[in-house]
Amino acid sequence: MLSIRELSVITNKDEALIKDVSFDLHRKELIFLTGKSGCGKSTILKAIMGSLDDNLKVYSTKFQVDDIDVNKLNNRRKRRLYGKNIGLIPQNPMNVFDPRKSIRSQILESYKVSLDINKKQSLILAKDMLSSVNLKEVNIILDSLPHELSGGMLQRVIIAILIGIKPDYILADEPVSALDEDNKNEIIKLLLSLKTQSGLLITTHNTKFLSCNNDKTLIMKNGKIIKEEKRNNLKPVYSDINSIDDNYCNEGDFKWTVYK
Ligand SMILES: Nc1ncnc2c1ncn2[C@@H]1O[C@H](COP(=O)(O)OP(=O)(O)OP(=O)(O)O)[C@@H](O)[C@H]1O
Repeated sequence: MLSIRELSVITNKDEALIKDVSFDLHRKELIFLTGKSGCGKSTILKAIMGSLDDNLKVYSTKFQVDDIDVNKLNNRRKRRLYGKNIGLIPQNPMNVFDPRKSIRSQILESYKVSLDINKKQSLILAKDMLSSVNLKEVNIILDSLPHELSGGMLQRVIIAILIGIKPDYILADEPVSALDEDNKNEIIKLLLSLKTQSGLLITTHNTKFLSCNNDKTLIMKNGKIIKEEKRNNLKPVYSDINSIDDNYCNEGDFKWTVYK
């Protein structure tokens, strides 16, 4: 279980972007983290991944991944944790690739850090995994530089890497928001299939995600989790959660369907 307690993120001007956020993510569980733009979803994911901007400080009373107390790890062990135990699917896949290196070298490097297999085995695994996410002409993809592939293809490459590594927990930050409609549907399907191997925490405004059968939805406002819905009994009537009435979260008994 990935367990977070009282997570706060504070700016160097003493402004709290995240306030006392707590949740658990179990293996093979699917959680959506949603709320208006700017409420702090990405900041929570960055805090977990240790990739916050330099002007931000993070505090938590507990950050545990199974039996590992992450707050006590040194940097080397943290790097391994992020390759092997926790994976990230970013909003903009271009940001995670080195623009100067081929897709082949970057996939092989990821497998080297996280898996105890040699280069030949890594290449076989890479080809298998790229095929499994419906990428054709695998050899051409492997020889490509990141900018030669579309956003949808790069997002598939990241998913292929993660299916190969099988991290116990995967965080995805608005993973389809930068994609066109055709790619969105295909990537949503692939992402949801990751639930058979990993715990998944997905931040999203996307109603296609929100209407699928997840285990829990965490709803945020102003840096706090204000509502937790078990299973998905939310029936979204919005194309975008940003259109929700500003007062909704002041009501004690929040019902998604009330708002339109
Ligand atoms: N380094 C930073 N310094 C100061 N404020 C920041 C910093 N990074 C983010 N913020 C602010 O923190 C708040 C939360 O931002 P965040 O990107 O986490 O929101 P979000 O819910 O993910 O939004 P979106 O849905 O648009 O991606 C915003 O008001 C943002 O301007």
